[in-house]
Amino acid sequence: VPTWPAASDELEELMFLTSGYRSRGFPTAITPCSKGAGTGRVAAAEWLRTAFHDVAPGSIFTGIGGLDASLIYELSSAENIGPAFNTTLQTYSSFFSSKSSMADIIALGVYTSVRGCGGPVVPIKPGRIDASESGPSGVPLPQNSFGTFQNQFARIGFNTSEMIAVTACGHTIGGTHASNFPEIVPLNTAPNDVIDFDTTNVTFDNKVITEYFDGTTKNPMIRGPSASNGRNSDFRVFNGDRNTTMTSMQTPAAFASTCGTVLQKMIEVVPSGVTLGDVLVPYQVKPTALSLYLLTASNMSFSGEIRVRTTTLAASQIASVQLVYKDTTGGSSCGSSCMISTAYKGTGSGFDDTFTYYGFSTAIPTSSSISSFNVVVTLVGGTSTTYDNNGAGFAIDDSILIQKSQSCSNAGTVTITAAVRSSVSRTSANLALALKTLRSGLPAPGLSSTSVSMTPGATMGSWTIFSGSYSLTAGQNATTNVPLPARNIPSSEPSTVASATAEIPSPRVRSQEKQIAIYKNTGFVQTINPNITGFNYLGCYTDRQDNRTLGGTSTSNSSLTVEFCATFCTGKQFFGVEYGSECYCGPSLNTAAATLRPGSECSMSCGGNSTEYCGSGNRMNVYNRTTILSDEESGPSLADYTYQGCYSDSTASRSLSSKATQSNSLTYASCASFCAGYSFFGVEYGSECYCGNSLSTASSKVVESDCSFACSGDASKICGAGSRMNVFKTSSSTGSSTGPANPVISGYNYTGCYTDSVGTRTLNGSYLFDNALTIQKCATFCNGAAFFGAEYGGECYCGAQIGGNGAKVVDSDCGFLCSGNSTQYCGAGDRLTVYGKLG
Ligand code: HEM
Repeated sequence: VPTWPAASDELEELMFLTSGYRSRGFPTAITPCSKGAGTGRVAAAEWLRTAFHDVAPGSIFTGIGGLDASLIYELSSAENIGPAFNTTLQTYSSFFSSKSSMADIIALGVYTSVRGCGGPVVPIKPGRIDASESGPSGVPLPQNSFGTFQNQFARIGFNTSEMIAVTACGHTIGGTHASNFPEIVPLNTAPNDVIDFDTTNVTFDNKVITEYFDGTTKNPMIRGPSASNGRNSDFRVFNGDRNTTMTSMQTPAAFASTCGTVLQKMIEVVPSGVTLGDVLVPYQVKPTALSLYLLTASNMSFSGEIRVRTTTLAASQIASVQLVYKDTTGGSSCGSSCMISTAYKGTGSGFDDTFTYYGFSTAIPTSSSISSFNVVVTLVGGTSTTYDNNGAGFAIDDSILIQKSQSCSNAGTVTITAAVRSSVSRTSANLALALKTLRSGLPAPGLSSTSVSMTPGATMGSWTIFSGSYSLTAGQNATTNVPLPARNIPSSEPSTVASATAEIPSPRVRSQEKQIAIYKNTGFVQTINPNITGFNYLGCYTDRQDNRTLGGTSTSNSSLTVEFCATFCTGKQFFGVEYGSECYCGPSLNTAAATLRPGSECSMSCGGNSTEYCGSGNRMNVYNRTTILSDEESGPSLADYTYQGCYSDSTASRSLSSKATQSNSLTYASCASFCAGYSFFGVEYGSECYCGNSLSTASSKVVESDCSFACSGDASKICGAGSRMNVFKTSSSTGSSTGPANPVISGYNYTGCYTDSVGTRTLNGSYLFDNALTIQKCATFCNGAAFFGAEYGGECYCGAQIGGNGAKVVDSDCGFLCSGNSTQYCGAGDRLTVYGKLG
């Protein structure tokens, strides 16, 4: 529990007081999570992306950059395209003051946007310092190569797995906007010109991963035009370690905990020289709105509120909250009047906490005055707890008092009247002002400070009254002036502070306790997951007997060791040890079987070495090679076929377009038999099978490691990936010529394959959806229309002309078979097989 006051007190309030009484309203612009500054915009996503763009160009090697708000000066850079950053920084500006840096607020924006959209707590350590100029450039761009991404993330201290995780965690809310990235989302092709990363774009959840694995993803940086123009960065990143990281964080719990960790790491990348404090936690008891000033020479007013954290302790259980204070010398000369009682004021809350406020207002004789107080909370049952601020008491400095009723900010002039103890100074005092000044062309104001000498006046008892004024110049805002910290001014208090010359007490900083762990050598040898040269230990994964996590060769050996299994799996990407005696190899982790579990579930020691872990029942310790094998022994091969390689594919233009199917038990052989009669077959996304007599010219051969998904029916083999296909060609025949066709319909000619779009239909007359569609059926339904066309296997459209944005494309684009007749073509996604009336 922190000691009050702390330099982070303002940030603590912005973080934990988000609604109800004394809410600071920081999340207003992102509540609810779907809120945005315009159609198709999600402010919470913009906040999260803003933090990434501020951090990304930083370097832990040079110590320059990181989360330092240098983004304020970098908005004209092409790396920071779009209005999101400007809007976000402007929103943050009203919370910015000398009491919390913009950089801390950007970090807080990560906590608030993630938690506000239902994600995990991202812990916040305060203490970032704002840059005063732009920093280096180097935000990852979608067209960068995988190797470049690795370098860019290594620069901020992220390894490959952390890079994959943090990108998945970022890309679970929001989406890609056509106005910013038209090569990824072409203009006028998506509702509101945005395509979301997953189906729950305003929920911070694991859908970005589950949809990636089950093939339903619409993420435009995985599928769509980006797959052909190299901007499918999410695909390259997610798949960069053969899906190991994506697999390990696919459950809701693993996603939340991994994201909490990597996002915390992201916001803790700071320039060298910046030391962050401890993770912010709410005070159990915190004084608020304290005010102490002279009423007369003999009496002073003391008022304020005590905030009690009532998250676990209900307010109804509290009978009373009292202050017990000490006099100016630290003694108890005030006697029984040292006790101040309070009354309920209101209740506020944060995402995970509630707070109840108790107010007081009393008069104290100046003769005894006050130096500190403790807070006593008494429960309904009679037990009471004293909160003494970690032994320090809540310290009040009575040497400088702001005379409330004679201090104001009016018509651009700040006037402060302060009572300064005559023992401190009778002749001079300075008014220290922190000013927030607008800066033209920049989204956030700057801070400056000024000092005004105050005029001494009358004395009141032991105090001398000083007064000073400052007139704000253009661009400076009276209501947004901010204080320098002083002892008697809790940092969340009035917007101006007087200070006696040469006596500006610095803010108290919590002592940083270091914990020293002491290990005793007891002679006990611990069981471990050993380091195996050339491998990384991945973790404890579930396994299934009917569908193995590692589906390649395996062996069982009662004297198994981890080293033995590593050698046994030579030439394989992964190996895993299970049940003390079983060893499995594989080219990839089978996502249908593998889920990361706590290490404690892999608790059996190896038959051949009791100091090593070897999984347990249906639990496997999995190891991955530090390098990706490009040409595995278990690589694609099938009798009578010649393996062609890993090829790119896209939904818009299929590499093999004659016939397709999807199966949860896909193997090379099952796809080959489905494609019997065709020259080529290709397996994709673990469970998709495509056939054709030629490979589309839009498809190109890519690096073998791009194909990385285990086949749904044989986890020992690779079956493509998102937009990636392992292609095979028959070695025996040249394929049959009796594939599907565009049938002859009397009175009509086959006109061609045309583009279509949901918003603007190429044939805009009546339409029919039929899961047993044939070309004849569509012709009959359109009942003599000038044109009819079939799309997506089961959709039929009629029209008087070819309109909308319909453009003729290659016939092979219309590769879907009709839902009611697999020898006929019925368009494809956004592709229409069109027939026109004769004559
Ligand atoms: C290889 C790394 C990355 C690349 C190439 C990349 C690229 C992109 C691109 C092109 C967009 C679309 C922006 C728009 O159209 O407005 C985007 C959006 C987004 N990115 Fe990333 N990003 C990467 C990593 C990250 C990381 C690490 C985070 C945060 C943890 C993140 C958070 C976001 C968010 C929240 C959005 C949605 C913004 C919105 O809806 O307005 N990105 N990213």
